[in-house]
Amino acid sequence: MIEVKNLVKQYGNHAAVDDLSFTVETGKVVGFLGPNGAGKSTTMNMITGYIAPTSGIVLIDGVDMEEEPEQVRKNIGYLPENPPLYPDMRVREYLYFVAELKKVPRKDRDVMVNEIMNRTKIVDVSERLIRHLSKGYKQRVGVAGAMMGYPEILILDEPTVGLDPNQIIQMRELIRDLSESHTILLSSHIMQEISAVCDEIIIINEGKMIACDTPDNLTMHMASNGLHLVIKGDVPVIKGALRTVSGIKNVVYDEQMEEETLGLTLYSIDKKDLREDVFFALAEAGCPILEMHRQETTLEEAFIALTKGGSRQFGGKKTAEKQTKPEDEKEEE
Ligand SMILES: Nc1ncnc2c1ncn2[C@@H]1O[C@H](COP(=O)(O)OP(=O)(O)OP(=O)(O)O)[C@@H](O)[C@H]1O
Repeated sequence: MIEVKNLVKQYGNHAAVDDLSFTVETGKVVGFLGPNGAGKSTTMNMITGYIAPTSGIVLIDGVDMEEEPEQVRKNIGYLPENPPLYPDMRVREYLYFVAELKKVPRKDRDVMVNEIMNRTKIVDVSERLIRHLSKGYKQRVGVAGAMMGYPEILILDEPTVGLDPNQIIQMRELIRDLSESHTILLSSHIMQEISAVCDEIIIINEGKMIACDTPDNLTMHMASNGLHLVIKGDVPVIKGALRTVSGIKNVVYDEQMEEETLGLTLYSIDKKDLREDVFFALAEAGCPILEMHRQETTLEEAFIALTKGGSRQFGGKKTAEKQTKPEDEKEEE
C-alpha cells in the first residue's frame, strides 16, 4: 500500500506539488492524471525516493520512505518518464545489469531475467542492442527493469508516451497482466489511457488534487456538471460574488464575450447544484444573469476544463509561501 500524506515539493517559490494526500490500496491500479507540468513526475520521484519532499511523508506498507529508504525501495519498481536505458547494451545484458544493481542473488538471476522477459514479451529482442529497438520495445525493456527483483509495487510514469496505437494497446495489455500481481500507480495526461486500465483515478493540476474516484464515478460526477452563465456587470464584482459561493471547483471563461457581459462555465465535482446559490450571490452583487443552462460534457471535456488553469483564473492559489531554495536543488533547475 502507498500512503502519501501532505506531500509538498517547493522549487524556489513554485510549489510543484502542493499538499497532496492519497492512498493506493494493495492490489489496485491507480491512475495519476494531469496535464503537462501538473506535478505527476515530481510526486512519483518522491514516492520512489529519488527526490526528497520539502514536507510531508510517503509510507510504503507502513514504512516511512525517508526513514528506511533502502528497505522501501526494494518493494518498488520504477519506470521513470525517461527510463535510464543504456543504448549500447543488449537487452539481456541490461537486465542482468539491473538485477545486479538491485542485488538480486546471482543464483536467481537467470530464472528471473527469463521470466520477466517472457512476461514483458521482449524475448525476441533479447540479443539486440537497446539503441536499435523501437520506442514500444524500449518502454517494455524499461518495465522489465522496473520488475526486476519482483517488487510488489510498480510506479510507471507515462508508460505509453510516444508509442503508436498498436504499441499503446500492447502496453495496456502488459499493465493489465501486471495488475494481477502488483499494486500499480501509473501516470498519464490522457484521460482515455487511464480510464482503460485503472480501478481509480487521481486527477491533479498545479500540484493539487482536484478529484479522486473510480472512472465510473468520475464520469457520473464530472461529466455533465458544467453550468454555463452569461452575466451582466463588472468582471471584478462578478468574480467577487462567485467567490462567495461554496462548491465551485473551477471556472472556465468564454473566449468571446459581448460588451459588459461575462460568459463562463462553473464546475462542481461533487454533483452540487449551484444554480440557486449562484443566482442569489449575483443578485446580491447587482449582476443580472442573462443566461444560465446546464452543459452536457464528456469526461474528457470535463477533465480538460478542470485542468485548463481555470482555478488560477478564478483566483486559486498557485504557489505556496515563498521559501528559500535548498542548496542541493539549485543545479536541478
Ligand atoms: N528540478 C526542477 N526544478 C524546478 N522546477 C521543476 C523541477 N522539476 C519540475 N519542476 C516544475 O514542477 C512542475 C511539475 O513538474 P512535473 O514534471 O512533476 O510535471 P508532470 O505532471 O510530470 O508533467 P509532464 O507530463 O510534462 O512531465 C512544473 O512546473 C515543472 O516545471
